[in-house]
Amino acid sequence: MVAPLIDIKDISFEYEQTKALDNISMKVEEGDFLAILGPNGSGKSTLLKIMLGLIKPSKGKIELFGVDAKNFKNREWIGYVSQKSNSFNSGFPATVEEVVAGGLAKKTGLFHRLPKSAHQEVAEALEAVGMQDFMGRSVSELSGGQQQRIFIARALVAKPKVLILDEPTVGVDHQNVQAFYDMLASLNRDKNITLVLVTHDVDTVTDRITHVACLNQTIHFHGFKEQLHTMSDEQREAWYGHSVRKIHHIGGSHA
Ligand SMILES: Nc1ncnc2c1ncn2[C@@H]1O[C@H](COP(=O)(O)OP(=O)(O)OP(=O)(O)O)[C@@H](O)[C@H]1O
Repeated sequence: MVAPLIDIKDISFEYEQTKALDNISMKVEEGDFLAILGPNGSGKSTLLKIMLGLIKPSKGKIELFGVDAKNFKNREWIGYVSQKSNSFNSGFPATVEEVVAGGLAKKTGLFHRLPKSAHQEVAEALEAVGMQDFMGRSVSELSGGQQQRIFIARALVAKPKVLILDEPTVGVDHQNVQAFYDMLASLNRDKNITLVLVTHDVDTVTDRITHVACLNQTIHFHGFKEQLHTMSDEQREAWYGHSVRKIHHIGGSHA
């Protein structure tokens, strides 16, 4: 049997004063498109940072591709687009090609000359996010949504098997959010990239994802999105901290 790509086992995490995660267990399998949902301060970003090895849990264990995270060497298999990527310094005079090629630095080292093949790899990554016509443009001239696609291309150019995104549609206007999620769904379906994202776009994202995790310090639900309706109103309210009956429609049978 293939090991889960991410296997989180009984993890807890506290910041100095605040308990952020309490006994979380969950697995991300190859091919999943998982949305992590939860109210502000529920520990979503903290959980992503633990998956990425940026912070260490105070209790519990994480395995990546079947290997204890402490011994995991293939960090380039896990791409990350942070919440702050798109608060890009608009005065910074970099071209789209330069920014995306920056994603190859993990492989080539920061000060090594990029190989000739880099141009082709950048072109392919841009094509995957529908930005192939923007190669020579200055990133500062692009819209928030376009910049976000460039940062996804920057992660993709390193050929990750899993892509982790923290609120990727911040800065993407309402009209373009659907197209943005369609692009992510095509990365998942056509390029076989496993996706984990944190989002507040419950209504838009649920058509595209395969799995949902409802987090508020603990996991209140994790499974196929179609099963989400099996959560009782009590569980749902415990998860969100207030009545959220309107999201009943997630999961098909309540549509
Ligand atoms: N660096 C930090 N130092 C201390 N406490 C922190 C730190 N980062 C987060 N916290 C606290 O930990 C808890 C979880 O925060 P986290 O950022 O993981 O939540 P979140 O679900 O991502 O929130 P949001 O939806 O608002 O982005 C919150 O109570 C937050 O105040």
